[in-house]
Order: sequence, then structure tokens, then C-alpha cells
Amino acid sequence: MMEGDSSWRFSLPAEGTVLVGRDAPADLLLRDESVSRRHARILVTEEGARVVDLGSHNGTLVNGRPVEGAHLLLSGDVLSFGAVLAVVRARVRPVAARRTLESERLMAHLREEVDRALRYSRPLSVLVLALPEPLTGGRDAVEALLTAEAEPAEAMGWLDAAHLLCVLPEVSSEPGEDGLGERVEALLAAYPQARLGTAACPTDGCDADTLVAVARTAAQVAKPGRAAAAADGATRLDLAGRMVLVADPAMSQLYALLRRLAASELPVLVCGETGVGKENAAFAVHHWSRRSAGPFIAVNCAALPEGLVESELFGNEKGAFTGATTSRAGLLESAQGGTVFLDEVGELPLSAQAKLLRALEVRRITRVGDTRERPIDLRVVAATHRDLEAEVVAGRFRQDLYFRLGAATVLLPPLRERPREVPLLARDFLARACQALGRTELVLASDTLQALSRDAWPGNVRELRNLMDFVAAAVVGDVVDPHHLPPRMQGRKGGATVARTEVAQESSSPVLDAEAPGSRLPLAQELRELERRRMMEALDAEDGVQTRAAARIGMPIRTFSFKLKQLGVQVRPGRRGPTPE
Ligand SMILES: Nc1ncnc2c1ncn2[C@@H]1O[C@H](COP(=O)(O)OP(=O)(O)OP(=O)(O)O)[C@@H](O)[C@H]1O
Repeated sequence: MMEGDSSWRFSLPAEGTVLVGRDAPADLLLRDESVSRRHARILVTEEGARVVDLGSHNGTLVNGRPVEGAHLLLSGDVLSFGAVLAVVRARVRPVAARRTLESERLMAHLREEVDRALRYSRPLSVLVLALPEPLTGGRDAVEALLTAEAEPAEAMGWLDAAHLLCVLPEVSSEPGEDGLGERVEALLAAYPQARLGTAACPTDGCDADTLVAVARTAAQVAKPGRAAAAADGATRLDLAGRMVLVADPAMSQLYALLRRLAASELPVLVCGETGVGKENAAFAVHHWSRRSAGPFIAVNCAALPEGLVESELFGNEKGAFTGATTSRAGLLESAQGGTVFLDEVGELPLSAQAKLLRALEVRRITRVGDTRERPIDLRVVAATHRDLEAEVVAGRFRQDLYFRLGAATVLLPPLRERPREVPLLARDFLARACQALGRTELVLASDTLQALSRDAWPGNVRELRNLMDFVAAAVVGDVVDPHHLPPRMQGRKGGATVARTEVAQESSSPVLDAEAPGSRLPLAQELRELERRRMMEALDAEDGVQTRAAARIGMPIRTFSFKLKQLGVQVRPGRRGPTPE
């Protein structure tokens, strides 16, 4: 309890009710003026402790949020009764830990934990245990084993008959660290056929659903008797040097479909918003087809010069029109033996559409100004960000061509619908950009990851890649903070130029150089910089030994090592001082 200048400990009963208030008959008596006479009630049952506000004047808050109804308290929660603060500490394992929560409650609990982890930069992991059915010893045996090992703040529940979810606050999901490794080992020893998937907040996701989905996918890719981290659930396809990251289940299915379609000769129509990865998908079809040794010719139909569309596509004879000084093959002919990618096919003029349809049907083309037909052997993959069906209805796109091109249509989801790919792509793009610039790898701060995960990404993957290229070039120092992002992502109004100016002006030591009032950094950032510096000094003083350094500055060791990792600092014990990665 922290009231004014004093702090003390108040022990909750094992079971019962505690009235919090300023006057008798309160059990937890708080003299502060901001506390109402009958302020709140804490109910302790075998399921844990819950707090209820009793209509107090200044409110009861948990982790900065007003309490609604009976709010379940977890170890580490910060309670406010008016101006009096209390930190919840669970000393004994509540009986509730021996129970599993039903999945809806568990997800609600996870949402609260995610909220807290993000708000206070605390580690949080989720673990999905995929068990072979039928369960040896039944659910009870699994639960008993898990709960026997569980820390008080941990919760677990069944997602379905074969998947158990564990929510592990204050645990970073690095193997072998912070108890997760031991937990994993014990589980796998007891269930050698089980597969485990882990995911960490915010590294692998900034919301409950994403974290669970990521951990579940990781469990799917894990071998029996093994654990896999979230990143293992992502696939990086190397398509002749094009690296394509696929982590979202919808994307995995889509790429599996593209692989199957590639084996056929069917035309493929790729639909999706701008920058969503349509060209990559088209290239995948080419790469996995028997035509992969042939050319892949990408044609942006929207960029073909007006009046020259047909000669660009089909070629022309010398003198066919003013300026046609030579005979030349068109783009379709150049794709002989390979694949032509007709990007933005919806922009083709109707006359070119008619000629294209005929070429695809008879597999021959006629150059502009020529009468001869030339055979073509190619596959067409087309793409559009438009609703081609609507274009057909509006009379802007030929229905017969639409049917021809769209024999197999795939729809790429926008980036905002694949949240788990955002942090993975961001890190991949950033690493690549840093490497290209020959600079040390930058680390995305956890607030930055949150901001990236929250964004709607109207420009999709291309926008994310461009942003990472920009921060790699512009950020001074080792960490990408939210103020390096465009104002839109910081929740501020204004143009992207503001962020760019800030980055350009940033110094390597923001706290020291931020003295001019106009150039001060946001408070949270100053604090983070101060914290970083104190941690480095402590490590230096303690010869790189993390436990001693953490104790020196009074920080829990888990928080200390979690934050070090976020800062990208590698510590080698025995050496003097930390080394940035
Ligand atoms: N899953 C992915 N993994 C890695 N890079 C990707 C991925 N998806 C897209 N990109 C990259 O994002 C950029 C945009 O992708 P692409 O050009 O394929 O999008 P598009 O939908 O064809 O765009 P447009 O609508 O403008 O034609 C490219 O640099 C591409 O390599």
C-alpha cells in the first residue's frame, strides 16, 4: 500500500471480504482525503481476489482503468483507491491455479494481461500445448501436471479438445529462460508426443487473438516432443532470390493453392489491394511451374502509354504507325516459353482486351501492321486491385476475358488482416535495409511494434517495407522508437514529414541533447533513455553480470533481461560491460 509518504503491507484473508474505506468499519482503512468512506470491496474466494468499486467519489482503478463490476486481481496489478496506490502480490498459490478457466474467460484474462504487458512494458508469453488424442490420463492429469508447476499469476484453459493454452505473465518466451524452458521440459517429459508452441508479447503480436493464433501455428509446426517459437511458424519462401514471408494461415493456404495451380496451365487472376504482394504471388506461380526456366515478363497495364498499348503488347511491323521505325516483338512474344504477368489488367482499354482474348484463345498473336499470325507459348497471370466483376457490370471489362483470366482467382488479404505478419515483416525488412546500408541492426522498441501492429496499412506490405527502408536510413542510435514513425502511427495529426524531420534532427543521446524546450522528447521516451542508461551503467559496474546489475538498480531480473533484449544488448558475463548487438 502506498499512501502519501508511507507504504505498508496489507494481507488479504485466504477467503472473505475486505471493505476498503476512509472510516470504520473499513477493514482496509485509508486516511487519505481522496478515499471515500466506503470506497471498494475486495472479495477473496477460492477462485482468486476480485475488487468492486462501491460508487466511490474518485473511483477504483486497476492498472489505470476504472473497475467495472467485480474485477479479477492478478499478481502485479496496480490498484488505485483515489490517490492511494496498492500493488497486488500473490504470496501463496491460489487454489484457482489448480483449475483451468473456460476459454472465453481465459481469452478475456489474456486480453487484460496483454494490456498490462504493453502498458508497463512487462514480459508476457503464451504457450499452446497440442496433445495427441486420446489424452493419457485425461484432461485432469494434464491440468494437474501443469498447475502443479504454475506460478500464481498464470492461467490456463482448453482451446478445444486437444489444445491447451497457458498464459504466462512475466515470462519471456526465450527458450531456457525465466522458467518457460523448465515448464516446457516438464510437459514434454510427461507428454513426449505433445507439441508446444510459444509466442511473446509484443514481439509476436500485440493482441490476444494474434498471440494465440501464432502460438498455435508454432505448435502445429513443432515436431512431436518439441517446442517451437512463433517465428518457427513463419515460412520464408525463396523464390529465385525473392524472399516471401508467409505466416498467416490464410496466406499459407493461399501459397499452397498457388503451388498446386502452378502445376497446371490455368491462367491465374490475383486480386488484392495495392502493395499487398500480388506480383510475388504471380511470380510464385511462374517459379513453381514447368515454365520457371523461361522468362517472367511483368507488364503494368496501367502504365502502358495510351495509343501504344497494342503495339507494346503484341509488337508492330516497321512503318505500322508514325515512329515505328523498326519491326519489334511485343511483350507477349517476349514471354515465349515463360509467364506474362499482366498487372492492373483492369486498366486495359476495351480494344486491347478484345485482342488479348483472341490471342489467349488461339495462342497466336498478330503484330500491329502485320497480317501474319505468330504462335505464342505462354501462361498468363493477371492481377488487379479492382473488383473486375463490377467492372464487367459497368461495361469497362469484357466478361469473356474476365472468365478466361479468372479461371482460378485468388484473393490476397490486406496486411491489416494478417496481424501476425506485421512484426515479422517489419523485422525482416529492417534487417535487410540495415544490411544493405552496412549498419548495425536496429531494434524495434516494443511501443514501436505496438504502433505498427495497430496501423491499418493502406499501402500494405510495400508501405511497411518503405517505412523500414526509411528508418534504417534515418534513425540515429540502435532503437527505433515510436516518434520515428509517421505521425499517423503515433496517433498524432500531421504529415509524415514531421516524423522525418524529427528523425533527421535526432541525436545519438536524446536526453542530453533535448534541452531546448521545442526539441524535448516525449516524457516516456526520456524515461526510457534514462532507464537504458542506468541499466548500462549497472552492467558496467557489475562486470556484465545481469542478476547483480538488476539488483543494483532495484529492477526485477526478468524485467531487466527482457528490457536488455528489447534494446538489443548482448551481455557476456565476465567481460566488462555490455555490447550492442
Ligand atoms: N509476404 C511478403 N514477404 C516479403 N515481401 C513482401 C511480401 N509481400 C509483399 N512484399 C514486398 O512488398 C512489395 C510490394 O509487393 P508487390 O509488388 O508484390 O505488391 P502488389 O500487390 O503487386 O503491388 P501493386 O498493387 O502496386 O501492383 C514488394 O517489394 C514485395 O517484395
